[in-house]
Amino acid sequence: MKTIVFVGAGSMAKAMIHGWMKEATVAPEKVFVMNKSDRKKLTSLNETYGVQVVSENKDVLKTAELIILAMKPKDVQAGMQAVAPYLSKTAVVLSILAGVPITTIAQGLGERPIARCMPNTSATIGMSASAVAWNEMMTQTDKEEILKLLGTIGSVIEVEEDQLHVITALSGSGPAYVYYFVEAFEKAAVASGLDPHVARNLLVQTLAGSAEMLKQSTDSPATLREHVTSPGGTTEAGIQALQEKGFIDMLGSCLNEAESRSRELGKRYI
Ligand SMILES: NC(=O)C1=CN([C@@H]2O[C@H](COP(=O)(O)OP(=O)(O)OC[C@H]3O[C@@H](n4cnc5c(N)ncnc54)[C@H](OP(=O)(O)O)[C@@H]3O)[C@@H](O)[C@H]2O)C=CC1
Ligand SMILES: O=C(O)[C@@H]1CCC=N1
Repeated sequence: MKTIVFVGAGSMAKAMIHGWMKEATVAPEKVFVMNKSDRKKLTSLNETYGVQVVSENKDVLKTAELIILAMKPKDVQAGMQAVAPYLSKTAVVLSILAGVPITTIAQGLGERPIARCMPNTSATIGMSASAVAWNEMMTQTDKEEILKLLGTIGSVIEVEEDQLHVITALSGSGPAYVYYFVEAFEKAAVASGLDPHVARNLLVQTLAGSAEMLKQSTDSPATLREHVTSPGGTTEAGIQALQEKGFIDMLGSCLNEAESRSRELGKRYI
């Protein structure tokens, strides 16, 4: 089992640690966390999951086998500077940063095996949709180990690095769009007289049921939609309203803007 150091101990680090500890994928004494200044966050991770705090054992940076970069893209240079002098030549790096290319990480931490991954916050419950790309220095054994780690927090696919920009827009940010969709429908349902809890429960079960139908059925999303849509019925009226408001274009813009931001972030913090 590798010694893992998280550089950055925010929501994503917590989601991944939570997922791993729930599945007993890694031993807590093999996981170390560090951040910039928020000591409370580190103490809370230590108390909740039993993971270790780097500042109490700085030597761990010299022996760490897997370094996970989990700070915001704007902090990538400072974060890398904080660990670069200590890392062994054989340490492997896994970055979860939006936009930041593998070449930027190699410049900061030296040429070494580097993986760039895009998970999402559903890692907390083992339901992340993750994608990962590698540089050429990554061995098959290292790839398998990282795929196993990512596999215990959800699904994982291997992709070309450039695809991670649109994947970040789609499934990295994706949970936020779904939550926004629920917020909007809940607000409208409450305005139409439904109790907020009733509206929320109906929406969540509808989302879960539809997601499961999409997973289990061999029908396309369009066919499944048509099965719900009776001619002259309620669904037709609802979909027509969405079409009149430019629903398809809106979601297209959402994806394009988020993908462009990912590409921008990559250039901004070189
Ligand atoms: N949130 C999400 O849904 C997803 C996020 N990501 C990516 O994950 C990364 C982390 O996001 P998220 O967890 O939301 O961010 P958070 O803001 O929750 O956490 C960022 C962490 O980085 C730490 N940090 C800042 N500067 C440094 C530094 N110089 N050295 C060490 N640690 C530092 C912060 O420490 P302190 O608190 O002390 O300032 C904090 O612990 C981002 O790059 C994002 O693109 C990827 C997929 C999904
Ligand atoms: O909003 C962001 O930039 C990060 C990346 C994907 C999800 N959250």
